[in-house]
Amino acid sequence: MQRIAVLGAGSWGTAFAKVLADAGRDVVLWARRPEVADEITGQKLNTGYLPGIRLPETLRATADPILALDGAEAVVLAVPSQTLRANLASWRELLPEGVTLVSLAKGIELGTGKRMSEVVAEVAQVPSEHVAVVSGPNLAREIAAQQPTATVVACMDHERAVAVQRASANGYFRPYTITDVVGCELGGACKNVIALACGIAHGLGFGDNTMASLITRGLAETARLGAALGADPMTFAGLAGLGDLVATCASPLSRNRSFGERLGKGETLAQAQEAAHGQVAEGVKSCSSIQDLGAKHGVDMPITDGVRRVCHDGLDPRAMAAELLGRAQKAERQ
Ligand SMILES: NC(=O)C1=CN([C@@H]2O[C@H](COP(=O)(O)OP(=O)(O)OC[C@H]3O[C@@H](n4cnc5c(N)ncnc54)[C@H](O)[C@@H]3O)[C@@H](O)[C@H]2O)C=CC1
Ligand SMILES: O=C(CO)COP(=O)(O)O
Repeated sequence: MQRIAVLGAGSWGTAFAKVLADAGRDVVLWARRPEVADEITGQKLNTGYLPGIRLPETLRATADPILALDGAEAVVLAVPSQTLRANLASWRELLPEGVTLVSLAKGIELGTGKRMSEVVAEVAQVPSEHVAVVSGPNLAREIAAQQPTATVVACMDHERAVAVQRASANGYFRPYTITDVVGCELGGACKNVIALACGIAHGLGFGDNTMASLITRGLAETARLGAALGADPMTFAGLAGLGDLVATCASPLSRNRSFGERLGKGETLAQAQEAAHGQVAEGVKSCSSIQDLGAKHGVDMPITDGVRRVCHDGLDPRAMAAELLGRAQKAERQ
């Protein structure tokens, strides 16, 4: 796996393209806007998404998907969850035969309740075994600054997971493999919602006990959903579960946490959206699709429900806190 296309030149697409290029791969990055592609190829910068980061000399970018996909042995999908279906549909005819499709997106599709690998297999019309997922504590800016991190490459076909692992491993990026795609994707999608809750709590002025309680009970409701959908429970103790949850809930670099903080301080959804400058905070939409998925499978997800109501039903963040604490008392493992 030498020639790789990365489709999406936002923060994570650009940082992951850098990871692959630093690992010695021949990478072409697709950017929606030609001026972003020109800046990456010409100046080795993507100032809109990764200010101050110098990109590898070998990294090329284009706004033409035909050029990005030509000869690719793996195709990395780095666009937001809710646009992935439409983006991929426009690229489907260009995908090389038998290629491994790698999803970086952390969300659940609105309306269908599908995980991103399900959307990818459906739209690209390929077997699930051709779709891999990369998930873990991977804040793009830290990785772009070459700070050490680990991640998980999930694929039902172990050989394909190993190929992506080998293609991306470098001196600051350590990928592990796993076959539990369901658990990895749920971990990645649900932690964004829990990070919104932690941000809301921080915005309300609450400290570390509240954060730790939300992280732990957030993991409990994620694991309950995972059990209902057939995930391996141990995945939630790993990098794509607890690892990503802790990084996202604790970091001021997280868009989801920052978005929640604004809501907790009393900003409206529209104000918080404006402050995000077009960058995606996936949990804002996925709180609804995850809540629906939980309801469909009879899974109680009180934190997710609270976040959804603060984001979309105008629930006062203080009332969310009061409601969570006022729930019926129960045993921890119930
Ligand atoms: N930024 C991070 O630290 C990490 C992000 N992720 C996930 O990776 C996925 C992509 O995230 P980022 O690159 O951070 O997002 P971003 O908001 O920084 O960039 C999104 C990219 O998708 C492109 N795009 C293509 N079609 C689009 C459309 N129709 N609407 C909006 N944007 C469109 C945008 O032009 C932009 O280049 C998300 O699911 C995110 O949760 C996962 C791990 C780390
Ligand atoms: O997924 C991430 C870290 O692993 C990035 O989180 P945010 O999208 O909240 O910035």
